[in-house]
Amino acid sequence: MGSMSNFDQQQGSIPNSSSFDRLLDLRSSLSSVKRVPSASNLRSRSSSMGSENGTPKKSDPKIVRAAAGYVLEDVPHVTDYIKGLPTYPNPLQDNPAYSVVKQYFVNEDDTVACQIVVHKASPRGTHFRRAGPRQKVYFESDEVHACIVTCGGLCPGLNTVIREIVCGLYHMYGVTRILGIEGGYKGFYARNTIPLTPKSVNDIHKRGGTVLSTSRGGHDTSKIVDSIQDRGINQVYIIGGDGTQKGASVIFEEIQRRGLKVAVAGIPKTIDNDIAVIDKSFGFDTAVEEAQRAINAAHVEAESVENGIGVVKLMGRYSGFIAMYATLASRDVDCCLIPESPFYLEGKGGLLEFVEKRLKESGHMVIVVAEGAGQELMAESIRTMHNEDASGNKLLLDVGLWLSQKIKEHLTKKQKVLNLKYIDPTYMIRAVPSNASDNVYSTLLAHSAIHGAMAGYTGFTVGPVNGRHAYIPFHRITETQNKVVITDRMWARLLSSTNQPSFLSQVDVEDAKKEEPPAQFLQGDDKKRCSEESVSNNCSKLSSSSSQKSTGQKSA
Ligand SMILES: Nc1ncnc2c1ncn2[C@@H]1O[C@H](COP(=O)(O)OP(=O)(O)OP(=O)(O)O)[C@@H](O)[C@H]1O
Ligand SMILES: O=P(O)(O)OC[C@H]1O[C@](O)(CO)[C@@H](O)[C@@H]1O
Ligand SMILES: [Mg+2]
Repeated sequence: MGSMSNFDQQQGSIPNSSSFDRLLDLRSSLSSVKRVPSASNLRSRSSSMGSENGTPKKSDPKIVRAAAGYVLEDVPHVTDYIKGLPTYPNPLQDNPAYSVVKQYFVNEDDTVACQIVVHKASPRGTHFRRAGPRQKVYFESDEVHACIVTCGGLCPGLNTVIREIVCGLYHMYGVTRILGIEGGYKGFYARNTIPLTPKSVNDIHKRGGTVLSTSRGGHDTSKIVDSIQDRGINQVYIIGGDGTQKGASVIFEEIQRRGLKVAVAGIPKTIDNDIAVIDKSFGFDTAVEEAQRAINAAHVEAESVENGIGVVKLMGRYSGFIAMYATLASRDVDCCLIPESPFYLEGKGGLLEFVEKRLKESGHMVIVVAEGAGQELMAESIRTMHNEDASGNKLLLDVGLWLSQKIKEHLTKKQKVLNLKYIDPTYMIRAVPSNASDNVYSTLLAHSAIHGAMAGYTGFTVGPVNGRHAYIPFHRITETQNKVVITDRMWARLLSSTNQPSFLSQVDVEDAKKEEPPAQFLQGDDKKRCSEESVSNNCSKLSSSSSQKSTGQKSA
């Protein structure tokens, strides 16, 4: 096994040095020499990393390789593009609450493995930098001017993350200047800002929504970075889903291009749980729990009448995690439909045949459908306009209504008695405050983000990977989406619990298998195919698959 001190840097924006440790030493030694001008003074300074025409140039991934197939996909650091920054002792060392912890600061070399199911001969594989407080920080407490913004749809826990960023910065690092940006990205240049203090955010975690309000669309990179620069903000905390993280990534690129000492930290948010790499997103557990109430109601209604059918539509634009977990948790669901698993209505093995069969067997049934399911099927029968929201997300047709209508038509044709109740709790499950476990999880996310920014890391999203919080480069989060893998065990568990047909043809199964992580990853005996390259390239797909296995089962 290779050790971290034997790193070879192969590409990326790390300055030439043969050892990662030496790079860290270099950072510290440079730090005592020169102090850089403040962010506002750097306004017109052009960085060597920027392109000549002023368009943000995407920085290369920071990849560090070591023995036995060890790969570190590192996150950027402000010292990558500003040399000679001073460091300061972490104020936490004098904090009575934290100073008693035996090893409170994480080791600089600590990393978190992306894949933890391995074989004897498996390469060590891809890792991310472990999140947590560092012995040295790159910001003095009174130098920090932080801001927080929430973007995209609502999600339980948003207020908890806001609260914990404010309280964490204040109580752990003595930071007092924290601004809330109102109304999402466009708030940077078109709305007011709100000063945030531990007092003003004290109770907000008990409320749903976001006290900063949110929006879709309106991402104008240069206006946003102008606003950051003009206000002298040097830590930007961005809470949002996949679209938001893409926006955060281009903000980081532009900040780097302008050579600003500004840390950009993303906190992943989505109740759909569709963010790749991380174990699960905050608010997801709360959403699943809340969905139980709708499913219970549908079940009570359905079982109380002759041929009762309850149809419940849940959120999940591209990923059916909420529907899948709510179904598995409830045990009252007879059929769960998700975007990842195509289904059909008519004929042998179709949904309508199954509905008839289940009504005959039990006299009632409950169908849970994720909002993104059956969209192609519906488009075949309804003439539709292709509409998008302000962020460019596809606007969906109401599959719950459509399905209810199709079932009614079918059973009426067969002159069957039918009592169908359609329940659409979609916005109710995301507007509630977060439950206890999401509250704790949100707190850890906020703290990890703060520690990372204070330590000078930037251009990262924070989140648990196999249970340990890590700093993940933006591109890892944005290049792919987490989806239910229908050839995986969790979906099989669901099919066996509902006893519904899989609706899949042989061709569908073959197609789904093509989406699966490549088998060679776990076949340790073929060293060539298990190259570091393939490990690194396949990490996000594998994580998507392994994360959905672990989602809802692991705590942060
Ligand atoms: N590719 C992109 N580049 C820059 N900004 C983007 C990009 N995609 C989305 N954004 C911006 O990110 C913000 C949020 O995006 P979006 O509405 O897609 O929600 P989201 O963050 O994906 O959250 P969710 O889908 O979970 O509600 C919007 O202001 C949008 O303009
Ligand atoms: O109506 P809005 O605010 O666009 O949000 C709806 C979308 O937001 C999500 O909840 C993701 O945040 C999706 O499941 C859903 O399609
Ligand atoms: Mg999204």
